[in-house]
Amino acid sequence: MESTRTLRIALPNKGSLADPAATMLREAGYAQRGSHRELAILDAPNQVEFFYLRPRDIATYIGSGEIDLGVTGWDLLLDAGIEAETLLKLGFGGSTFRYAARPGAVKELADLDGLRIATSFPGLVAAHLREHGHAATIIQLEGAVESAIRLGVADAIADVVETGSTLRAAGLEIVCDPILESEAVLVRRPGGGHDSVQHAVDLLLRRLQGVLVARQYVMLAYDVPTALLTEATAHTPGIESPTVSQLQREGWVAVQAMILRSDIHPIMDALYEVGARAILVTDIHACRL
Ligand SMILES: Nc1ncnc2c1ncn2[C@@H]1O[C@H](COP(=O)(O)OP(=O)(O)OP(=O)(O)O)[C@@H](O)[C@H]1O
Ligand SMILES: O=P(O)(O)OC[C@H]1O[C@H](OP(=O)(O)OP(=O)(O)O)[C@H](O)[C@@H]1O
Ligand SMILES: [Mg+2]
Repeated sequence: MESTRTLRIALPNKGSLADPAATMLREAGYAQRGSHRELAILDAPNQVEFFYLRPRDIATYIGSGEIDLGVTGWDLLLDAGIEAETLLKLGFGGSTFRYAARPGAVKELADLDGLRIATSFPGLVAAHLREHGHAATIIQLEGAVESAIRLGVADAIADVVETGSTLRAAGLEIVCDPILESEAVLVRRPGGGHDSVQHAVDLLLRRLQGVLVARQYVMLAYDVPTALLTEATAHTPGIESPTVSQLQREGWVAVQAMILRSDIHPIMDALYEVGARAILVTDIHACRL
């Protein structure tokens, strides 16, 4: 077996993915750069080196093999046509990739035939049209694609949509089914796992999964009469099983269980109706399940 070496990870240096990626790595216990001007930093205790690169370029670096892992957008990877193994979906940078046009101009994919479609993701659009048996002229732009129709260089666009407010402001309507749903992903080259970094990769994955769970779940605690325990814990089964401890007060127990953040209020309402009291919710800052 090779001796261990530093794990090299590419992170987005700018754009929508940069801050959430750095925050997530920090929450997972890794050092991050102090200034946006730093191009790389070494986290010596964790034996990891972080390289801050344009998210679009991260796909290329992953393909080249000099970088072990990268965080980038799923849409950017597909656009670059780089084959990569997705190790983890990271739960941020969520968006859809959609066609848009002037209201009424495009009803279905066939209406795109022969049109000029402006996009910053030419690979994605070309592949999508090809797969569906359509052909259009792709106009490649760096950004602000929504202005391309008004400025006369395109008849339709294909772009990232998050809230849809940029499209609305440009007076365009979304048309056809989504081309793609995307989010930030942790990737590596297919078959690109070196023995020498496998332990560090496993540790990173466990830590990031811990962050995802800590973000998704909260800790719920409540007191309930022992006679109502079964009814109450039916609402809070926990991951393995709820923790039940004796209260000093005769005939009552205290219960603790993890619940999904999105379920907090319905579960608290149900527990109150069952007869639980002192129902408290606290954040989980880190966890290993
Ligand atoms: N509102 C959004 N705008 C753009 N990209 C977004 C948005 N939300 C999520 N993303 C994702 O971020 C990635 C785009 O990265 P990029 O660095 O180009 O971000 P950006 O915000 O467009 O930055 P910039 O335009 O300043 O270069 C894609 O994977 C995309 O799906
Ligand atoms: O649906 P929304 O919430 O409005 O977000 C989507 C918009 O945000 C991005 O633009 P960005 O700010 O990155 O500018 P760019 O077009 O120059 O890349 C993207 O290209 C869309 O234009
Ligand atoms: Mg952009």
